[in-house]
Amino acid sequence: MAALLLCMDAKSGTASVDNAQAEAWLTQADDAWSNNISRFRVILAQLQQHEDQLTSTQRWHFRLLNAQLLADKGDYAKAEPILHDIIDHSGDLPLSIRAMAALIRDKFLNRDYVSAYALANTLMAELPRVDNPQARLEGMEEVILMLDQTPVGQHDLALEYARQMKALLPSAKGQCYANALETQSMLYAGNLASTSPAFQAAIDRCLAAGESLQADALRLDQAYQMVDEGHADQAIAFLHSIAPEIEGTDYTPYLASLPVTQARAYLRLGDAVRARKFALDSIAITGPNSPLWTLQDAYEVLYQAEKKQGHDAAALAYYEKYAAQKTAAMDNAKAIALAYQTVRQQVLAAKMKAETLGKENKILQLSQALASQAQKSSRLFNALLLAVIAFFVLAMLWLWRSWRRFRWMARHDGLTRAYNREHFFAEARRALRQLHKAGGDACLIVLDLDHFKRVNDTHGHAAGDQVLRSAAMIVARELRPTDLLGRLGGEEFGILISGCLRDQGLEAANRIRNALATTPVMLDSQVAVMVSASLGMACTANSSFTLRQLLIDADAALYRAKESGRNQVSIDTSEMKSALPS
Ligand SMILES: Nc1nc2c(ncn2[C@@H]2O[C@H](COP(=O)(O)OP(=O)(O)OP(=O)(O)O)[C@@H](O)[C@H]2O)c(=O)[nH]1
Repeated sequence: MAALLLCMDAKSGTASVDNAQAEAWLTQADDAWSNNISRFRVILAQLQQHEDQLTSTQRWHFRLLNAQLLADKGDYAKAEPILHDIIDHSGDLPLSIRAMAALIRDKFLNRDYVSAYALANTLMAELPRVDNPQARLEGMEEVILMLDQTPVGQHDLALEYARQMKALLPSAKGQCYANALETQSMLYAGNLASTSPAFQAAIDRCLAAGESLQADALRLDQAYQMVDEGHADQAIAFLHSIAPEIEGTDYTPYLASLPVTQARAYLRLGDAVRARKFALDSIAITGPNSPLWTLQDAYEVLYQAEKKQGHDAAALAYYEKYAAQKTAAMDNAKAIALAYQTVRQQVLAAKMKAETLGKENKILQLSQALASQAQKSSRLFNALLLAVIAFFVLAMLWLWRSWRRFRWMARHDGLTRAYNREHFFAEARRALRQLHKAGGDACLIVLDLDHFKRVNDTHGHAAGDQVLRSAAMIVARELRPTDLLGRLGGEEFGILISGCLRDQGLEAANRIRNALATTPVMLDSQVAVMVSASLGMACTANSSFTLRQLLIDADAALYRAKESGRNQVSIDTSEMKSALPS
């Protein structure tokens, strides 16, 4: 099928590859990487030939597979920069997650545990955003494996993640990995017997999914557990049956695990010779300085076997190697625990900082809201205060103006706007008192319109009112500001001319009379009415400063003016009276 999709490039003579084929190769490589490393290498070589025809994303994917291969071969120096480049620049989240998983594995194997845990933390934060099953699988697998190796009781968390993985990855491969990790987490937590059906179920799932490497890992774990449980002969038979399969994997950790587990089983059975042989086989596979746990087990078996055979010197030599491995393993465990706690503290500190910042931000927002509320309240209060002040000012103004209007109304005659009788008398009395004190003089005139009844009768009462108003205005025009004018009643007015003797008073009275007699009053009906008035005058020089006396004398003079034919001024001629002002 693949061959059908290939066609020859006319220029270069190499086969060209279409997009779908490249994608298919990349997917096949992803599958082969976990269970068929030689096939993985073949696919990678094919992709290498057509690298220039890959899309940008496919090229990043291809680079990831190359980095995984390099790391698998132990060439971390070349693998890590590629993985960092993918995380920083690919812009593809699933590929970044897979690169992170590969980096975690590398960092852990190279004992850079702090970086491994820090990366795992980032990966777990990003993982919920990823749907890609391969990225989920590789990401979760690394995190779970790491938690299982964390010597501070993280097996429960690993188990929880493995169970989440089962729900998230329904594919056969996903189920194989999730069940394998679940089984291993239970085993490392000490909660799984070698005879548990879960073991066999997990192995069967991986075999069905074609994931033989995972199945082999589970089988080796199962055999190791059998030995621990005291079923050494059973373990030997089981390991014997799976040996060809394990040896076919060409995978060092498994190749070393098989003989060391056999060695432990034979030692249990008391067969020191076979135990020694298998232990040495395991060391030969890994080399004497391997970081694998198998080395510690192998030296322990050798020490026990030599001791059993009475080879004390050899036993001591192996014991020293075993002790060195054990110390290294313990140091390693301590380093892992320390790294785990360090990253945990860093994560907690970052979280607390974020929370503190969040709280500070909230407090700031609250205080800002409070300040703006206070500002609003203060603005509202000020506006309210201003409104209250404005209301009071307007109310005071209105009251003052009302008071002034009422006062004016109380003192004036509404028709003629001259003083009313009471106020005229009060003002006249006050003026007379002052003049008397100051040694001044005054004349009081009583003015009465002539035949006013006729005006009313001829032109109507309203016209009479109009004539009254006009007459008052004509009189007022002839007076000084210090003089007083009041309506005494009907068509009769009182006038007090201050600071004058009889002659000046007479002059003023005649001027008034003349003005009235010569000024026509225009009615609304456009009819001009001529009115005249008779004036009686009395002065302080003769009548004293007593208002009552002045009024009597002026009235008497008025009477005479009327009697003498009206439209004239009559003056009081009586003898000087000596009464005080009242
Ligand atoms: N239109 C009007 N008429 C008024 C008012 N007060 C008094 N009168 C009238 O003024 C007239 C006064 O008439 P009289 O007392 O007989 O005096 P007279 O007609 O002026 O005649 P002599 O004073 O003798 O010249 C009456 O008809 C009153 O009704 C007023 O406020 N308006």
